[in-house]
Amino acid sequence: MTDPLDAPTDFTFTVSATDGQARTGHIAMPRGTIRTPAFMPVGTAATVKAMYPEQVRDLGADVVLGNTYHLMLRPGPERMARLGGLHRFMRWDGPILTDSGGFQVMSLSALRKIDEEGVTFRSHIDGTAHRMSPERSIEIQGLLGSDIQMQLDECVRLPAERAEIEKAMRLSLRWAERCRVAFGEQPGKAMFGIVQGGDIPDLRVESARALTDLDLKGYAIGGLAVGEPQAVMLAMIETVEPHLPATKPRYLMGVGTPDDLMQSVMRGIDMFDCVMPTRAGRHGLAYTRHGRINLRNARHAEDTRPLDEASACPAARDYSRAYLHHLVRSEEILGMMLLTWNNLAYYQQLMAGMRAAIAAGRLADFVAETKDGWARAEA
Ligand SMILES: O=c1nc[nH]c2cc3[nH]c(NCCN4CCCCC4)nc3cc12
Repeated sequence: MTDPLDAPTDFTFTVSATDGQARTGHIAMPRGTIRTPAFMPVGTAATVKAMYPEQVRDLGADVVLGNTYHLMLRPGPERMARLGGLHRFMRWDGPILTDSGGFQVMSLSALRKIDEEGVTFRSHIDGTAHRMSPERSIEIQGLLGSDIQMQLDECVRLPAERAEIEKAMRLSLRWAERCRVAFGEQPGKAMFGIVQGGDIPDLRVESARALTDLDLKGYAIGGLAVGEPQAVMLAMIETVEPHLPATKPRYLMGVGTPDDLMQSVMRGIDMFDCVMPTRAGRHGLAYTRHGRINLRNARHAEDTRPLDEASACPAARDYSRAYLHHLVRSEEILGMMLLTWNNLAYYQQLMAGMRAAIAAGRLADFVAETKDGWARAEA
């Protein structure tokens, strides 16, 4: 942690090197510095599932993601504030970015509807009715103590008709303005806008330009990783990128696999979040420099090798595949813990490798070497 006397008082993004469209740098904030490109482990219900916060920090994560939707339902924003906020609650002293809740409402709750005022929905936990306006979403994120707050938006699942995508994109722009007013001036914190527009280039450009005019501290690209092929996702990044300010961070929401991360960093993305490494770990799947390894598979039953003897992560280096296979087949809690730890460590090693490669002007080589390692995966 930086000395409190010279901790930054505001939110400043610095690009220290570029390699093609790719950038590496850092976001300095009062609670800590975020090295970019950055991967944010998902901490949905005030925990990165199956991990101690100290482990998450030690494997190289500078920032974690929290979900407004889950935390507003349980334990509740006012209760969280009474308990000292999300950082103290979950013992994470670095920056926290919170999603605004709209996406989770649409993907998790029943009986929901969207109108100009906001979203109305029933809790997936106990069926109670809730309303969330752009203003309430920002208020909740403030009560949680979030450092980077996302605007409330409407994300349309793909494929969808132009009319539906256009309507949601325009509503999200109006909500971005309302969130900017509700957020006001909070030195050391940031509110990011979210670019929408589905898979329609002209709507994506209109959204990016209108959000840029709001002069926000950062820009997310939303409405992707919602069922479209990777090629469509990458095409939308290429469409939007030239219309976002180069001096502000770009955050691609909900993405993704290691290949998604590399392809998106090459196209100018600085921040990511995804449940993939943690969820896959709980289901017995390991991400390694040899590619994906499904530890449920019987071929690992007597394999005494670790996942990766060269890894700095004990979960990858010190346990045999045979043992991990046994834990996964036995549905032992330690299996989930070790594979989650391995996967998050691999994701952070990948981000650190990309940051160094961009600084050295060799990102294309790094990507090729990484994919080579996956291809050479052992039998
Ligand atoms: O447009 C969005 N606005 C606010 N939050 C979002 C979150 C998102 N998460 C995703 N995709 C999540 C994909 N993920 C991949 C691993 C398995 C579970 C689903 N797209 C998103 C778009 C948005």
